[in-house]
Amino acid sequence: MTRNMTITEVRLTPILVADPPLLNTQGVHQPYTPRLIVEVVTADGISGFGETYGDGKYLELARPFADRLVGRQVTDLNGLFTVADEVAVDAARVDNQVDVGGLRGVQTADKLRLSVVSAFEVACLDALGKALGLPVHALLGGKVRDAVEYSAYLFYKWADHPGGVACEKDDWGAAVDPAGVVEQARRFTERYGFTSFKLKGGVFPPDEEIAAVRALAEAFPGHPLRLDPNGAWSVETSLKVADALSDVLEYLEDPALGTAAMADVSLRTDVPLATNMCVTTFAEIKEAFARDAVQVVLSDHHYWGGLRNTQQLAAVCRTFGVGVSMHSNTHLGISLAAMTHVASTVPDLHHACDSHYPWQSEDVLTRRLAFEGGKVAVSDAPGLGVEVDRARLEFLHRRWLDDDGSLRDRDDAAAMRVADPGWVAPAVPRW
Ligand SMILES: O=C([O-])C(=O)C[C@H](O)[C@@H](O)C(=O)[O-]
Ligand SMILES: [Mg+2]
Repeated sequence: MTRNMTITEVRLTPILVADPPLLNTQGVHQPYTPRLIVEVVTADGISGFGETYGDGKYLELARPFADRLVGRQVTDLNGLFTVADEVAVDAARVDNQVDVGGLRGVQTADKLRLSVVSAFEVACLDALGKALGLPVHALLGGKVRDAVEYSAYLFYKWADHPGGVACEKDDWGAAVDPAGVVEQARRFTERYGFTSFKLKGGVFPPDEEIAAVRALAEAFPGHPLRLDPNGAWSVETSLKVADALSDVLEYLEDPALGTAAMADVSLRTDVPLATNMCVTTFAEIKEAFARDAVQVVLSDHHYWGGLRNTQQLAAVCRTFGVGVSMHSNTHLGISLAAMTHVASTVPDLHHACDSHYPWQSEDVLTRRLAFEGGKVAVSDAPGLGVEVDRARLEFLHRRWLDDDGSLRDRDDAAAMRVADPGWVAPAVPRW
């Protein structure tokens, strides 16, 4: 049977999804956060889906990129990078500074392009898999495990969004002290069976966060624990925290900002350091590895440029004896499926991956993905193995259309100003 895998249509659907009031060093999550859902349609009428960041700068790039894809083959994954290079990035969107709002490292034109390419790569793989009757993991060379382990992503959190803003109510309650963090962790284990825990730090003074991790260690003895203040600490503070928690930490994630500071910390502690901030592009690998600044890289297919680039990153890490795991930013089920497929193909995945998915009460799928025993089963169904609920997608898109623009770009500091009008995102190191 001959198939026609020519892309005949590309649909871009920006949406706003409910997000609880999760705290980080920049501020607090907005009540709704933007995502972009990408759909490629082939001449045979097969649809493939991907998702990525939905902020304006990604949308502006995704539109001309999508226009260039019509007439190309879904098999032409390498060509996606060539097409991306042809799309101009507005320099004002890329200031070569750390992307503070997104807490995901340096911002460059290439990284912005890769963050868009990744959604289309996933969509093409989904369409290709559906056309061939093969799961995405098979297109990536095949799974080496049947389920992928995730960690409980704990956040300091308010019970409600501040100031009576429109929002969806969540049932997690507040967590602003060690007891609240432990309670949240218990609920994560009850609901999803997670056995390792990551606490998003950089919110309270380090001693309070040390106390929270100690409380977790007491409540869950022997379980892997991580703390991630997103570079909020000085080298000396990082060392103090590493020393105080050295017996219970699986790793410390981005305690200090940048490769130089991380290398300084790494030199003076035996606690492994992980990052999703100082190694976020292939160009950043050489210096970081040469200086032994990090022992674990948290990959993220969104900004590394897709699932195949993630495999390449894993191969580089393996070559240099650096561990690999997976970073997450607020995402929906399409991305969780993509993360699970690629993670299932990575041989040396020794750390549970991060996922925000449990925090997202809304999705665009007909059936949510499930965590069992802290793991997501790797689907063997064609493509990603998920089905998009078009009515739901339309509903969340309507919310985006109805927004006056204030929520279309994630801005945790602006969301914090609703509660605290004088708030500015703290300079780093904060402590
Ligand atoms: O590991 C990380 O740094 C993240 O997950 C970054 C995110 O932006 C996180 O801080 C958040 O959702 O607030
Ligand atoms: Mg991190």
